[in-house]
Amino acid sequence: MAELEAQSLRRTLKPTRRIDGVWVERGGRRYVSFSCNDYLGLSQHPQVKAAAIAAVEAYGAGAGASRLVTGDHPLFERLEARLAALKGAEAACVFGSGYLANAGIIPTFVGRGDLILADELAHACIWAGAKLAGAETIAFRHNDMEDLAAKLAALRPGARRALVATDGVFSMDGDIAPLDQISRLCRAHDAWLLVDDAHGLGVLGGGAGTARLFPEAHVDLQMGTFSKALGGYGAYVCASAAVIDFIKTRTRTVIYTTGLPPANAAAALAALDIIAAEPERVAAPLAKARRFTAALGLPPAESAVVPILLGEAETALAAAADLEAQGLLAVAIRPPTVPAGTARLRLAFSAGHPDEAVDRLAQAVRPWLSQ
Ligand SMILES: Cc1ncc(COP(=O)(O)O)c(C=O)c1O
Repeated sequence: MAELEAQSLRRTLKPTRRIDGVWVERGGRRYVSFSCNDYLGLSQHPQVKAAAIAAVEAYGAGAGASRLVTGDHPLFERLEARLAALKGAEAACVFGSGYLANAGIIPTFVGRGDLILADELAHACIWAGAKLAGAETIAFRHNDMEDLAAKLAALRPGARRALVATDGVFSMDGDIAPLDQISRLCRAHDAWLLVDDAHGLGVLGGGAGTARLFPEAHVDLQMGTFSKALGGYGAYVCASAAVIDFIKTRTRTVIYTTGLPPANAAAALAALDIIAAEPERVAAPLAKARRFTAALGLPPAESAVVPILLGEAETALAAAADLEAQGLLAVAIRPPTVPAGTARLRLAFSAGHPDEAVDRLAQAVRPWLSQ
């Protein structure tokens, strides 16, 4: 711990009370938060809260057992049908969390003798799943199709099965994976494609997610979470009916873990209703992010996430402290969450951010751009 402290890499939990919308309270002070993934403000939406409360009243606080025992609430079936329809897939499987989903799905389909090629900036839980799978796991350079093509050409022939894994929207960088090109390469090399769209659902493609921007892309395993734009907790994967059957039969993070609390499923369904009914809300996070990037002359935001790269952890911490002093909460992201030398402020924009707060943030960030 002393070593980590000396490198500014010690982490501490700071109790933070989310009040309403984009406001949070920490250490007795109120802040506008640009650090929550609640892109549509749905964690606080009366309809979503009412759905969760009603489900607790009707069904209790927890699922009571694994889904394969007695924890398979009928609400999961409704939610799975809804997600499959949204994603244009035959079927879906709900999970306890995004981390559990990727940690479970990947080892279900690849193992020893197989190959996993993952974008170097893919989320930590993709790497966790790859480690558990025991397959040869190689990173390809971020969004670099030449590198992916070369690695597939060199390594695919020696592997039994192959899986390419990427985020749809990269959680710490906010950019988008070229799913059409990745999908084409996967097809050419007989590899499956897993896309983690935790940050795309509810924000891009009219709410359907990143894949909607690439109609030609074929994504075998469409994974995402309820924990960001949907404002709740839990996750899903959409795929063919046969693949989903196999997941429900074999995936350890479905079998050996308690089902998602029914209230989380009810909240996710209510959130999906709002996403379908309110296109202006869905469009707002990207519009706010672009207002911010335009104000600073940065390349236009591709998603609701905008990174301000600052280099060393100390600089990122100093920038976060400076913003905090101005009533703006923007957390410093440091290694190992991001590669060494790329510590940053990760800014997340929400439909609930008033334009005035976005403009104030831009002003506060401006002096740090030249760091
Ligand atoms: C891209 C991505 N995938 C997966 C997860 C994990 O999801 P969950 O929080 O539901 O475990 C996150 C963040 O939490 C994420 O950013």
